[in-house]
Amino acid sequence: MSDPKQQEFPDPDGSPDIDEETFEEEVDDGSPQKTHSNIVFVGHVDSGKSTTCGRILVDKGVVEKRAIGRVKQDEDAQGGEEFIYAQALDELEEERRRSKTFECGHSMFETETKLWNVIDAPGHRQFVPHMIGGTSQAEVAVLIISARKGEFETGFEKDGQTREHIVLTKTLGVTHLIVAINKMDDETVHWDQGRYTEIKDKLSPFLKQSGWRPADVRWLPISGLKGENVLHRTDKSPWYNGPCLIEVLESLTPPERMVNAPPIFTIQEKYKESGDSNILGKLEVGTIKAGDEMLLMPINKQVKVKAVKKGNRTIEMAQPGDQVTITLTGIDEQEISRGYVLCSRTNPIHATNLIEAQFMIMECKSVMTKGYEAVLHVHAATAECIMTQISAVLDKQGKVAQKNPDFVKQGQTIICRFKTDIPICVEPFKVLQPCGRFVIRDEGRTIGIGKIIGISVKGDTKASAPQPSNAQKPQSSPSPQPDSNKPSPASVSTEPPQPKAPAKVDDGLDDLSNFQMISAPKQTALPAAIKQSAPKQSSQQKISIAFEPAQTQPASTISFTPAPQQQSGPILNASAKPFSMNPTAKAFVPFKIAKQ
Ligand SMILES: Nc1nc2c(ncn2[C@@H]2O[C@H](COP(=O)(O)OP(=O)(O)OP(=O)(O)O)[C@@H](O)[C@H]2O)c(=O)[nH]1
Repeated sequence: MSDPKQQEFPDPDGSPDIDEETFEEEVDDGSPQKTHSNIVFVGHVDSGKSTTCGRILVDKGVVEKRAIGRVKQDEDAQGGEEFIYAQALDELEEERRRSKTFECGHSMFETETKLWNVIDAPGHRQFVPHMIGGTSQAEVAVLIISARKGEFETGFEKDGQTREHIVLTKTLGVTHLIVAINKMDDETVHWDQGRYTEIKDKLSPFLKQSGWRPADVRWLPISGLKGENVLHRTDKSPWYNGPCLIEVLESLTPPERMVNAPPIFTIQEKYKESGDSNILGKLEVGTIKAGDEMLLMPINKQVKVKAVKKGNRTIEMAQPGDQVTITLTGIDEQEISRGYVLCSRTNPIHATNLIEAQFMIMECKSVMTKGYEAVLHVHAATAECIMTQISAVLDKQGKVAQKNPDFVKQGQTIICRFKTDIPICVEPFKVLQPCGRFVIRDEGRTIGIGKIIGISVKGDTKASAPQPSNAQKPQSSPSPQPDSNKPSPASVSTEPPQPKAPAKVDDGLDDLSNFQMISAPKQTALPAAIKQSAPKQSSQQKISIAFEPAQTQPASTISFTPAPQQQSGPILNASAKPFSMNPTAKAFVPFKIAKQ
């Protein structure tokens, strides 16, 4: 049943006076065992992402009373209720900018057993790189689809963002997708079951094709604007008897968290405050606490953790999956870039310029040849890249169909190498999934998706001795300075719209004989979930590229076959001391926010 109260904008004076700090205190006091999950809202421009996010945050009382009041005052001038919720979110974003928190937009709300970190990803094509950064931090995605006549069609057509966002959610490690068919209240829709079914029927095959298993996708009709089927069920759709959005969220199983692995913290943003260097990002595996002595890669710089904060509150220890701010000593903020990784000194992540990959070409106007240049996105890092070698084309069964092809084209899955203009922190997908899956984009479009099967040891900064910390004397970094115009992990906010300059590679495409590729070592002790998803290597065996834990792993329509043994250098084994997961890694233990 719909709750009429939910359809009115909360009275500023009557609304619960809960700001973020109070909210977190309440979490601290009342529900210390809540699991932390990250949720991203994606979808075509104007589908209603901000409105739906805003509705949740307003109805949950997360938006500050002061912010609501200001928005409400503007209501008449701005055009009425429809602007309120999206503006409420904008207000939070302004708050975040002022308080120097996440660029992509992060807010929090809670359900009965979970604490949700909300990431509102921009829908416009121009901002897909931001969307990639935001989505790579999330385990759950809500795909907002507008049911309004014409809008669904525009978003799902070739130039709309719906297809790209579906592919990216799957590629970037999201484990649950909720498809919320929005604007069901619109006058062109009137909660019509036929329109809902039509959209579902059109989207379903593409979701499957993109690797989404029906079991991991939930569907529901909503009105983000009216709050119907968002926090409360509605009676407007008697043909839909399922749960509302919040109930769906509450029912999802959190992903397994690798607590005992060496820590890997991917950096989204950095800022300076009171002389301290702060980094914001996601702890992918392991734990981090104040006092930890760590390494910043790829610059190989020794740093020390001064404090760990979630929102504005200091916490004792960051757990896997946490979005946190870490204050570092021993480094100047200017030395840090987006896409860098904070990791263990004894078991650091690799940094390299050359990867070998299983790569699926999803969009390519004509043909692709050796020397193809594009932009590579891996976790929060971005680098210009050039395809230096194409060693095989695979057939639909995943077998090698052609060796050393002269060219490849759309729809093909290939084994190839990419060389980047700057070192990137990566690991083979089998070793560390969040740092082993990548997206290739070119001229504002997603060209393909891939997983890393080997990394080069040439240019691997892990091989050199760590640089001692020295905040007073910033040393030269292998990456461009943050202010540089060149794309760098920090400076790239969108891909260069203009024709790209030639990728800055330092040697010929064929001169790769001195590279040594590290593949996932046979003896690497993988956590159970990863082990299950890593079938035995055999040239005939099919490996699914569905980027998800093994328990949700069926044969997927997107699949790769292991690389044929054609690497130009020897494949190194465990003696190369690559990053490895702790075999005793176990499930996530809910954290408790420390009291200040
Ligand atoms: N009728 C109706 N209109 C809605 C609903 N949700 C959003 N809208 C309207 O759709 C328009 C776009 O909403 P936004 O929330 O700004 O869309 P968005 O997806 O965040 O847009 P971008 O961030 O630009 O991609 C606004 O005019 C909203 O009022 C809904 O459930 N019903």
